[in-house]
Amino acid sequence: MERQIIKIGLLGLGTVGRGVFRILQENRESIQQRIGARLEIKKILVRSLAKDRGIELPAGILTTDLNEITGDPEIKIVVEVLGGTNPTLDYVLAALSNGKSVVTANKDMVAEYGQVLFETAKKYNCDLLFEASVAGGIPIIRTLKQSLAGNRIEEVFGIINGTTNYMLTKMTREGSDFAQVLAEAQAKGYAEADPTADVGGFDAARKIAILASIAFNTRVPLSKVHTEGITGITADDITFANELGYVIKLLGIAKNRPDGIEVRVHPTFIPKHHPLAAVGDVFNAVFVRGNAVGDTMFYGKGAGELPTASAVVADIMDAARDIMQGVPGFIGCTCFDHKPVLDIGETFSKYYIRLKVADKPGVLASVALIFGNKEVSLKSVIQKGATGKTAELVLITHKVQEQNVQDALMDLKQLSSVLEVANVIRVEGEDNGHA
Ligand SMILES: NC(=O)C1=CN([C@@H]2O[C@H](COP(=O)(O)OP(=O)(O)OC[C@H]3O[C@@H](n4cnc5c(N)ncnc54)[C@H](OP(=O)(O)O)[C@@H]3O)[C@@H](O)[C@H]2O)C=CC1
Ligand SMILES: N[C@@H](CC=O)C(=O)O
Repeated sequence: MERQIIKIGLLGLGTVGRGVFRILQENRESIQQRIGARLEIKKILVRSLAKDRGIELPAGILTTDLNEITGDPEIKIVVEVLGGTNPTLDYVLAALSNGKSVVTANKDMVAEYGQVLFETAKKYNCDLLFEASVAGGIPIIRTLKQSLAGNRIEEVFGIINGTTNYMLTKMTREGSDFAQVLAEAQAKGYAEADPTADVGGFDAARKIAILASIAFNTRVPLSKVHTEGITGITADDITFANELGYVIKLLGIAKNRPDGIEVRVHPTFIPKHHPLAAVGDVFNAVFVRGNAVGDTMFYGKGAGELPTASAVVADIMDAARDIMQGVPGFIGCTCFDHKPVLDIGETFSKYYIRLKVADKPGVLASVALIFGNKEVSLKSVIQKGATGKTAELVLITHKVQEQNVQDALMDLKQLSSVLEVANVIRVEGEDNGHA
């Protein structure tokens, strides 16, 4: 029987593009059996035709001319794995307005321009699928949109950046140097083109904005995600965490509270016995709590060529099925609610606070008084490294509103005996394992 051929235009042949090409080649037979059509990459857009791609490519498949893809009526699906938003957004809008379904791995674009993208896809009856944009190979978007759709999702949180998890794992287990371990993550193809997005927490912020928007059915603007990266984490913090029974992870946390949405990304102390503590290297893990299903956890590789391409290829297959059945654009991505996003000052956590202080009598008492005045109660206090001139105070608070901690820190900075607030890191995961 003659099989239908669905032609694809691939935008980008870097880490993920190469993975998509390889999976479509290597798993051609099983993919064809599953969807009942043959998938064929007709053209690939790149910047340089001369670059060595490390894979065997059909002659003439590469192009630097977008129009050879968006203007080709034979191409039904455009797969965007270029990255960034400029010129990528224009390229994707051009593909959609030419009636092509789009599959993308681009969280920058989806988090920032989701609304215009979904409206355009709807207008032209096209699919816009983005499974690979969050947590690499973990099928979390489909899970939230379909498998858990009957729930009221209360909380989504987890490790959603592979690069920083790889780095923190190596820094913790092997004492590796920050710059060296970032270079390793780049060489493995985990990091963004500009790795500031990873270490600054912005990549995780984009991902948690996407997850929260889907989970809570409300559009969460990227600008409202409180974002802190891992650049301020020192070897001392890692050592203190270990001594106190914690590990440091970069978490994305989103909560659906009665008064609004809480959404934040920051380094976090989590207890060593917490399931997320064991998630190492490039692995990601996402917890979802629904009012019907209860607690669920999803685990897998969050970055890299084949894990990411696995998610892209699944989306391509879904788009192909929709094309064959004549229903592209049928399931959109609509946000019905308009809940406010809460300010970080309105969130609650426990805190690890490391202070450099003068090594003299009475300092601890005056520090404790300031915290007490702001209703911040201290769970533990350790004094370290006293030299006769300076010392370090390592404090863990009980759960308290962030604003109280910020107010106390402002007052502490006025004390002449407090030389520096060296670090403040939230502590999560001690209340029944939840963030
Ligand atoms: N790497 C990963 O693990 C993951 C990546 N992603 C996302 O996937 C996307 C791609 O990432 P990745 O594969 O790592 O990126 P790479 O930098 O490895 O590859 C980008 C590719 O796009 C091409 N390209 C970029 N800009 C243009 C342009 N203006 N015109 C034509 N071609 C262009 C490049 O061409 P040339 O080769 O000629 O320079 C290159 O082939 C990003 O959105 C990223 O955030 C998502 C999940 C995981
Ligand atoms: N740079 C990202 C790639 C996948 O999204 C990460 O490290 O998670």
